[in-house]
Amino acid sequence: MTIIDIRNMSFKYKDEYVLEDLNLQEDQPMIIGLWGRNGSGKTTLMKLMSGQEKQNSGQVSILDFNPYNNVSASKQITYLRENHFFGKTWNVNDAMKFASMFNDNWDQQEADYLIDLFELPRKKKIKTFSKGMQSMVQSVIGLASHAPVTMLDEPTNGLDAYMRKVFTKALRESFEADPRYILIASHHIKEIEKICEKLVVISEHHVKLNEPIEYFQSRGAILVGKLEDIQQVVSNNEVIEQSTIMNQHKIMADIPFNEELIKQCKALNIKVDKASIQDYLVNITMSKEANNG
Ligand SMILES: Nc1ncnc2c1ncn2[C@@H]1O[C@H](COP(=O)(O)OP(=O)(O)OP(=O)(O)O)[C@@H](O)[C@H]1O
Repeated sequence: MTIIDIRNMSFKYKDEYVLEDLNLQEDQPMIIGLWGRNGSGKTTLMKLMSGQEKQNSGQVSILDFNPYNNVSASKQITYLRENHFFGKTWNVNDAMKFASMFNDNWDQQEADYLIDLFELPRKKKIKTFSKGMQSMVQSVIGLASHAPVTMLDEPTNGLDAYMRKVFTKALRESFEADPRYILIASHHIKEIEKICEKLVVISEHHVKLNEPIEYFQSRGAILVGKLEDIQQVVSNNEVIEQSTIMNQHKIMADIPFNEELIKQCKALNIKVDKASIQDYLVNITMSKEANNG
């Protein structure tokens, strides 16, 4: 069984395509990061994968289900988004009871453990919670549901540094106890880098990259030196950002940062550093005109 099998899928709101000819196949339980710039379509993709929207063309198959309006699929797929609806009078216990009814693999023991770990008051109305506390309620549901396909949309939004750490540790532990497909949309690349095996990058309406996290950790170099020297190392189409200050050229290139590059640069008196994943991702998802203009 393939866990995720999306082929040539397109989706538009009214007349505007948000996702076009998108492909994504996964057959291993894994924690995967979903990264894309604002408005790139991460939430839309998760809605399509959880059956809350229907594609205009192509195929969306999750656990061999067509998820759209499919009750059997919804018991195997958990999607928790920002600003999730909680009943106006609900407290944490009510939310857990509600979630347990819709998830076949609900683990109440884990829910209780996480509620205590995240220091959530059980009897206070959720609508009075801070943003971070509301995110944590979502995460409790997301993890305790133990759905074979679990999608968390910006789960650490509003969390302070301490709670971010608590959350990522809890997520990892939950996954190790029960490996499943967990997709996490986040702008906080430094955080997901630590917990994800792979990263899916959405850009220009489709999956631009779907690679192990090590790919991103070894890709992207910043070179500073004379233009003619840099041109010996980097070809034009590998340049993703460039600037000039006082005759010194600074170029970010879409190339592997490795020993060979360091050696080459040393010989040409070029200063070379690894680009941060964040900078690398921002640059490869920007148009060339925007970058070099
Ligand atoms: N209900 C809607 N009706 C019309 N357009 C929508 C709707 N929801 C989203 N969009 C548009 O679809 C595009 C993708 O939005 P989406 O929320 O999927 O992006 P995102 O990658 O999750 O963004 P962010 O990182 O800012 O949360 C945006 O241009 C957005 O304006």
